[in-house]
Amino acid sequence: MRGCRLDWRQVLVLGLDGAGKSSVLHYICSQTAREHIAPTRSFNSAQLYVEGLEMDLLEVGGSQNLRAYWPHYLSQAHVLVFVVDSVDRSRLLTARQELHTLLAAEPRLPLVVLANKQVGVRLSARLTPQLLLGLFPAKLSVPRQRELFLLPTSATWASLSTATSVLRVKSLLVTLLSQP
Ligand SMILES: Nc1nc2c(ncn2[C@@H]2O[C@H](COP(=O)(O)OP(=O)(O)OP(=O)(O)O)[C@@H](O)[C@H]2O)c(=O)[nH]1
Ligand SMILES: [Mg+2]
Repeated sequence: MRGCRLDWRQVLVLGLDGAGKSSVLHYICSQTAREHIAPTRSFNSAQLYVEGLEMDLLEVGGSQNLRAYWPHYLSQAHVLVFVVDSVDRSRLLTARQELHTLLAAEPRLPLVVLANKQVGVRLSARLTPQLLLGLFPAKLSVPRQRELFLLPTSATWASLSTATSVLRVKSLLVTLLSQP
């Protein structure tokens, strides 16, 4: 039975439609970029076996009709990965609202925000702090008990920076999930 396995961990991957959840998941699991990927109509799950952990990465699609289901998956998750399209400023407010609804429901769940669709180091240096402020303005601060990480990623370019960014996500997940 799944729930009895000590080394089983679930990573819940959420974010607005088109943010890049499936692309990041694909890269983490296969170490290859995939340029064309279909929108997730319901779920998308992948398993990773790393350092004695069985990691279940579960994406729930981000289109508006699926977002109502997101909160149902929080209680069994060990980490929430929230993917944001860093260049889509027009939907940052929507992403923030959806994220904070989730955070209010689970105040202690560790959170990894992926600032996705980054292109190169210079851009990420400029975009990432802006994104952080956009998602967590002063009036919506993060509770002290929550672990929060923000990582820049790109998932569709077969480049060293893409591979490195995704590898960092994988290592962080392993570190977080290895904690007792
Ligand atoms: N330029 C660029 N495009 C990306 C990146 N990641 C994803 N994309 C593109 O963005 C589009 C959406 O990517 P998906 O991975 O399907 O997004 P998703 O979050 O899974 O979307 P839903 O399944 O609809 O919720 C695709 O055309 C991807 O090729 C990235 O890092 N850079
Ligand atoms: Mg998807």
